[in-house]
Amino acid sequence: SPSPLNKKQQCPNHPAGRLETASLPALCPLPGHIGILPDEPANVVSWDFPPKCLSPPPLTKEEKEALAKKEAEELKTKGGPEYLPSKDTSPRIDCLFTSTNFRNGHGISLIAKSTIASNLLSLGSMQDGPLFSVYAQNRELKGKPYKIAPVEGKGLGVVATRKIKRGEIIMTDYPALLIGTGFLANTKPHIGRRMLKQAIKQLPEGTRRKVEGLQRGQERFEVEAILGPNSNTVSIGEEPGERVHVGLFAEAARINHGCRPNAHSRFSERRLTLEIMSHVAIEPGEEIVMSYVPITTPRDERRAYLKSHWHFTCTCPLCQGTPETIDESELFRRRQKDLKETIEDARKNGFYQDAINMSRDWLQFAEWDSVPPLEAEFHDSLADLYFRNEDQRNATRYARMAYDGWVRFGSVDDEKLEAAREFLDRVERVNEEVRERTGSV
Ligand SMILES: C[S@@+](CC[C@H](N)C(=O)[O-])C[C@H]1O[C@@H](n2cnc3c(N)ncnc32)[C@H](O)[C@@H]1O
Repeated sequence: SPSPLNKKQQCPNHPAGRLETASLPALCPLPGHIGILPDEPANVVSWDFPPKCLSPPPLTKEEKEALAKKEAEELKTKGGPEYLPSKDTSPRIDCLFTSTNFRNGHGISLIAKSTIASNLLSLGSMQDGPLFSVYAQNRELKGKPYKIAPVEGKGLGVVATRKIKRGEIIMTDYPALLIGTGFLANTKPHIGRRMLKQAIKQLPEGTRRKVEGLQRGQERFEVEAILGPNSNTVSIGEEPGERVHVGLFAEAARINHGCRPNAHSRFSERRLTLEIMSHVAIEPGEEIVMSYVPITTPRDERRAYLKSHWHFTCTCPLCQGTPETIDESELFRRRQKDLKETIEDARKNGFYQDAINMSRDWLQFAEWDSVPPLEAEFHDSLADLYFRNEDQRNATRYARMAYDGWVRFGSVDDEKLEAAREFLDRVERVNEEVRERTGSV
């Protein structure tokens, strides 16, 4: 088949392509990535089981009478043999949808309001996205940098098999199950369980086995034993009250908690992908851990939360560290928390230089505590502060670093990259105006 990079479809000069990717005829590889471009048509993703919906609650006598009246009324005005009056009086119907071809056969089962299901399709979140194949193939060539193996005191865990650089994407995972919290809250447990079991049953075999393999406890109901200790919450959809969903990511679910994490996750709503990235360099043989609790939560609170919500006593190296190590980390985190709040206040009140100085202090504490942020995110925020402070030189410098950082990061979701590109364009436009005004070169 013809290469998508024929003469007419040359990639623009910019290494990452212009950002209006939708209008690009073909995909341009990002620098540093082996550019194997997909030349087959995009994977067409759809829901491929008839949706199973919960029957709405039976109508009350009054509702039935009102409906009969309305139908009689409608028949009178619009009547005719083909006319079928609308019977849609139900307040909420959750349906089960499954797509077995989602992400090259990974599959997904969704239990949610049907509007969510149609929006996911129409917004293109189910499709692989322009960067998916390039990154997926690059990752395949490089191989996974981890294995799933037993870890003392924690069951299974994820262990690095090679050196992982800071800011590398270690794992990409997709939801095997996505369940609206509205469904979980409003459905009788036995009906909910039946629907969840069906959702798992409809998944492609490989993913179904992975999901079933997550059950460790002896709980009476297997779906609870699978979902309870293994799911995350993610936000999808437009309706404010319906955005929170429970997502089960069967590979990422093997990542244990660490109070001093070396990795964190980022969920892309528009690509329905969870990316796990390192924020420090990781050595082969080291366990990959994420914090299940916001990082600045004080130690006692953190341990109590893990006990009450996750039902385990944390055995991570920090929890087993010396009193001095523990005290030092507590101090660093308290300082980070205070600084973050003060930086936000300073930014809101226009004290940009103070916010810049404090951001640097904050970074220092985060680094001392071995939990530094993703570089590109930090550079984004500094670029914004310098720009507001009308320091064009530093704004340009950090905006470029942020943009380069997002390119290197190589997310399947180019939203941050687009934002960084737009910001850099804005900063450079101002530079241009200044040059024109002052006549400098
Ligand atoms: C999301 S799962 C992680 C994978 C799990 N270890 C396995 O074997 O599939 C969460 C469960 O792992 C165990 N776990 C995770 N982090 C732990 C830690 N820091 N200390 C002790 N147990 C931990 C707990 O049993 C927890 O409920």
